[in-house]
Amino acid sequence: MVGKCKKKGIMGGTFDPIHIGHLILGENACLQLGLDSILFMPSGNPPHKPHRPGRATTMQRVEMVRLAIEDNPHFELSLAETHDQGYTYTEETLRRLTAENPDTDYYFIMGADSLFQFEHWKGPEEICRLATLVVAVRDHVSEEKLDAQILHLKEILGARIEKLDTPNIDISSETLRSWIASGHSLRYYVPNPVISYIEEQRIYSRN
Ligand SMILES: Nc1ncnc2c1ncn2[C@@H]1O[C@H](COP(=O)(O)OP(=O)(O)OP(=O)(O)O)[C@@H](O)[C@H]1O
Ligand SMILES: O=C(O)c1ccc[n+]([C@@H]2O[C@H](COP(=O)([O-])O)[C@@H](O)[C@H]2O)c1
Repeated sequence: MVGKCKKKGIMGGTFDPIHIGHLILGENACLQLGLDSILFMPSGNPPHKPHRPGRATTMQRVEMVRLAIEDNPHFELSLAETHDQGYTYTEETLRRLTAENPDTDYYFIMGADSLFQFEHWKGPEEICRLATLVVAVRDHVSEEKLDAQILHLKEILGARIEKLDTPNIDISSETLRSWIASGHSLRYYVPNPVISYIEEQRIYSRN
């Protein structure tokens, strides 16, 4: 058996737009689990968010991610799911990545809201075979409720799950989109180069 020598995190998301919740989650996973790097992986066409009128294009979401992570040497942009044809499924992405990189252990990072939906994803057992799940608190879910969900997924799927020690960060892309539309500042919630890009490209504004 080949000994695995690299540990990579995958921070998948729609990133419409990327914000400090995503970046702090990636940084904490990297530090707390001793990962070599984190792949920020924008979903080209998320199966559960098929219609997104008035949102950023895939190209704009990719550019916002690139600008947001460029000053962090542990963060990398991954275009593994960036295509507009067909849906993107984590199971298929992980199958591809693990086949191409047999020396790497993958850690799929998510907020608690995603962990509560995880059973309904495509091929959750296979995802759990191919990667360790990494979860952080979100929406002030209680420790008891989160621990119960972790135990449940371990029992029914044989999941390996690591819980991060992170503060609840009360921000979402949805809130930011509504702020942009109403002229509310994004300062400190989104890196400055991303704010400038959103302004230049007039993404999410009503006029
Ligand atoms: N503030 C946050 N704290 C913890 N996890 C987060 C936070 N924001 C996003 N995440 C996690 O990052 C991943 C990608 O999230 P996504 O790009 O959909 O952002 P979002 O803010 O949830 O978007 P939207 O508001 O449009 O649904 C998901 O697993 C989500 O749980
Ligand atoms: O593969 C699936 O069935 C699936 C269902 C829901 C979400 N995901 C992945 O979970 C990550 C976070 O998704 P989202 O919608 O919260 O941005 C992103 O990488 C998605 O591709 C994957």
